[in-house]
Amino acid sequence: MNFDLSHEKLFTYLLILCSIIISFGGVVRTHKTTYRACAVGRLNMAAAAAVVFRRNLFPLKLGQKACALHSSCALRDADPLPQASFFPPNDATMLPPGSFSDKVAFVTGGGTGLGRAMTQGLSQLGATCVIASRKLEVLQKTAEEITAQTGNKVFPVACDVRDPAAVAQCLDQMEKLTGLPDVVINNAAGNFVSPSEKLSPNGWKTIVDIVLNGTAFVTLELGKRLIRQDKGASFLAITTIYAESGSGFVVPSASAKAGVEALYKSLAAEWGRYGLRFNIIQPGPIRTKGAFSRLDPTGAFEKSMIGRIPVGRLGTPNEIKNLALYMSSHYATWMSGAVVRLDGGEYVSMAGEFNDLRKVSKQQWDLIEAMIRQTKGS
Ligand SMILES: CC/C=C\C/C=C\C/C=C\C/C=C\C=C\C(=O)SCCNC(=O)CCNC(=O)[C@H](O)C(C)(C)COP(=O)(O)OP(=O)(O)OC[C@H]1O[C@@H](n2cnc3c(N)ncnc32)[C@H](O)[C@@H]1OP(=O)(O)O
Ligand SMILES: NC(=O)C1=CN([C@@H]2O[C@H](COP(=O)(O)OP(=O)(O)OC[C@H]3O[C@@H](n4cnc5c(N)ncnc54)[C@H](OP(=O)(O)O)[C@@H]3O)[C@@H](O)[C@H]2O)C=CC1
Repeated sequence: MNFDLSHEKLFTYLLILCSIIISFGGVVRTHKTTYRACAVGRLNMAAAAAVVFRRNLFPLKLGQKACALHSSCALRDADPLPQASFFPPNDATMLPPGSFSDKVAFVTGGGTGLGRAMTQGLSQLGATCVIASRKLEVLQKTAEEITAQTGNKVFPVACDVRDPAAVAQCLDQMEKLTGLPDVVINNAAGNFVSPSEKLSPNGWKTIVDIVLNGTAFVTLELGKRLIRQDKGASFLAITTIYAESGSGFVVPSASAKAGVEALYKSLAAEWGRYGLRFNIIQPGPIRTKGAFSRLDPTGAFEKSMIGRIPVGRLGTPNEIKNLALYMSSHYATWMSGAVVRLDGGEYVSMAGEFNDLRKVSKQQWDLIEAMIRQTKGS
């Protein structure tokens, strides 16, 4: 019998064995790295399997703790590249104090992640905010925390944007609380990575309903009400860099975000006459629990993702906040139909045919140049 067991395979089998032991609550030492089970019960096995998966793709640094897939563990934090020290994020709020005094802002998905950061910024600059999503408790907590910080009211309203009747009810509630908004940020979204051959019709529909239909229901209903009251407003949609290129493995999201961009560019053209502006931000990767738990649950891809970002690091929610505040403010009244990419250069870095030549060393370049110079004729 031929046992073709390379070191790599042996190591993998050893790790699988370790993961089984871990799943029964044990502690295992391999290569000086201590893996403790992140959880009890069934999650243990999943977490340990994720560690094995990740380790085989991108080896963990010695001593690094593994805690994939468990909510009590902090999200992994892959190191930025050296050049990131040239480009530190500036999280301070950029616009002058009072930039949104007497303004009302409506933010979907405002309880978490980027939506929360944008709401915090609007509130800090004087806006009264209404945040809407499905989970009222999450919204309430965020609203309380932000109001305590800024002294300005943040109203939580439960709303599933997939349901047009719920959207209308939510806007009725907002009208009673604050009146119609001056600033609208369509930020709510759903997403998960999946090979397209595994997508069910309902999987497809769920994402398209949240992202495209949800944005359309909110935007059209609010637009009609604003037009009736002859009130101007700024609309902003948060899409993604792959809305432009498309992307495998997130096909419903790519399709729906592209639809949102078409919707916003179209309405920018049609509804300017009513005092309504429509703009789009395409963020690159920013570590939020909502995104990373569904797009890179094992943590296997974060390092390679950072590797292709010329600025050498992920973005921060506050960087999106500052751009969103500017685009929604009275400093940007000439901006409509704009699509602004904020991604540390990731999009162009992935697009350029020759960009992988960044990996070529100085000595290799000398060799390559010599070879090219030696070539005569064609
Ligand atoms: C190489 C890349 C490396 C790293 C990437 C890392 C970082 C990010 C980089 C860039 C990010 C760019 C863009 C990001 C865009 C985003 O939108 S991120 C925000 C993500 N946030 C959320 O999704 C929050 C809200 N999400 C949810 O509530 C759920 O995840 C939801 C599934 C979207 C909706 O929940 P709901 O309860 O309504 O739905 P379910 O009943 O659970 O499911 C509905 C149908 O979908 C099927 N489904 C669900 N999950 C999966 C899955 N993982 N794979 C396949 N199918 C799935 C489910 O089975 C249901 O279908 P049915 O069984 O046929 O009924
Ligand atoms: N983080 C990233 O790297 C990137 C994010 N983006 C975009 O940024 C935006 C924010 O994402 P991020 O903060 O990372 O992720 P989050 O998961 O934190 O944000 C998504 C929000 O949408 C809300 N939501 C989901 N489904 C519905 C629904 N049916 N009705 C109402 N609200 C809903 C969620 O609240 P609840 O569960 O209470 O409903 C949640 O607050 C999204 O549009 C996303 O596509 C784009 C590119 C990169």
